[in-house]
Amino acid sequence: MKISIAKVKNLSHRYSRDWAIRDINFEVFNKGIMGLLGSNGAGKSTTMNILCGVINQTEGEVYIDGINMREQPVEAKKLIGFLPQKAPLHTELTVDEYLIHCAHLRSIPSKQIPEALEIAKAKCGISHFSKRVLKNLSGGYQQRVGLAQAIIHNPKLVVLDEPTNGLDPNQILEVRKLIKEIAEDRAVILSTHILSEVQATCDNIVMVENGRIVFADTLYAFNNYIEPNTLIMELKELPAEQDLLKVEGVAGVSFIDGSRVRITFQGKGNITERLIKHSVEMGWSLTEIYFEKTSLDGVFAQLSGKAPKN
Ligand SMILES: Nc1ncnc2c1ncn2[C@@H]1O[C@H](COP(=O)(O)OP(=O)(O)OP(=O)(O)O)[C@@H](O)[C@H]1O
Repeated sequence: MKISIAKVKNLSHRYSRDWAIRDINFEVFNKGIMGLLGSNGAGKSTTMNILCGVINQTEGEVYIDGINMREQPVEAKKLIGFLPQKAPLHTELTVDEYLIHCAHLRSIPSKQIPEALEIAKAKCGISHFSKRVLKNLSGGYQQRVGLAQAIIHNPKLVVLDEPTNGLDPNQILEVRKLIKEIAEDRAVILSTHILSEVQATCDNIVMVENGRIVFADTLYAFNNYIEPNTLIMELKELPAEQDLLKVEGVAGVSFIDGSRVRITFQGKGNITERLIKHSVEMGWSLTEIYFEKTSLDGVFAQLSGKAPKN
């Protein structure tokens, strides 16, 4: 059953004169990963910081499991685990010392700390590093410790700001896998400007640009947001450009190699049907025809208003 864990209503914030975010609305449910996507300066950190009660918004409301963050910040914050862009690690401490310190900060009763510690360490795959000093851990393992501190109090919502920033490719894969595991039994909000991160981890996307939401839906919808306007035909023998241009809707032709041609078309209609019919009539021996999907980068560029004008 879908249970609402976080609700952001008409959220706006200005630091001094200019609005950093304006009229942001979204809802997060009890399981899975919501990606907060946007380019640098779009307003992601501002939104996350308000959501976690780090700063107070200028306008609007945040509810965590029905609790108003502005009115009952202590109660609301108990339900959230937060890993900011720069993990708040005390690098002179061992993993155990640091996590015990975090458990105290989270007001976990002393008797329950050993169990909470073991669960968080096991989940994050760091049990074997309990006595290791944090500064002697790799970036990937330091980030695991950062994740362990975010879940030590078993929060309903975990908020992660650019969690794979600065990690090497292998560490990125491992941390993403871990985030997915964490999201199996709680809600995760992950902020990023990296499209592949969203593609690899998120179920839903809220995209902000210039402080406003420009897209909010599933990853599937995001990938299919823009209708294709190109298709590829594969033929045994390539026809002449002018013969292809005769087909209604064909706006451009570019040959890829000895057997493939990219067709740019206008209007929706049944362009493939027309091209297939024409191929049969002309005896072109068409072997394959398929639409080209707009790449995720293309969707991102269009949504953030940076698409090159044709
Ligand atoms: N403390 C601050 N004082 C004044 N302006 C700020 C402050 N923090 C952020 N801003 C401005 O608010 C806007 C949104 O910034 P924010 O950090 O929320 O974006 P972001 O999407 O998280 O970007 P990044 O990925 O670079 O952190 C930007 O124009 C930024 O310059």
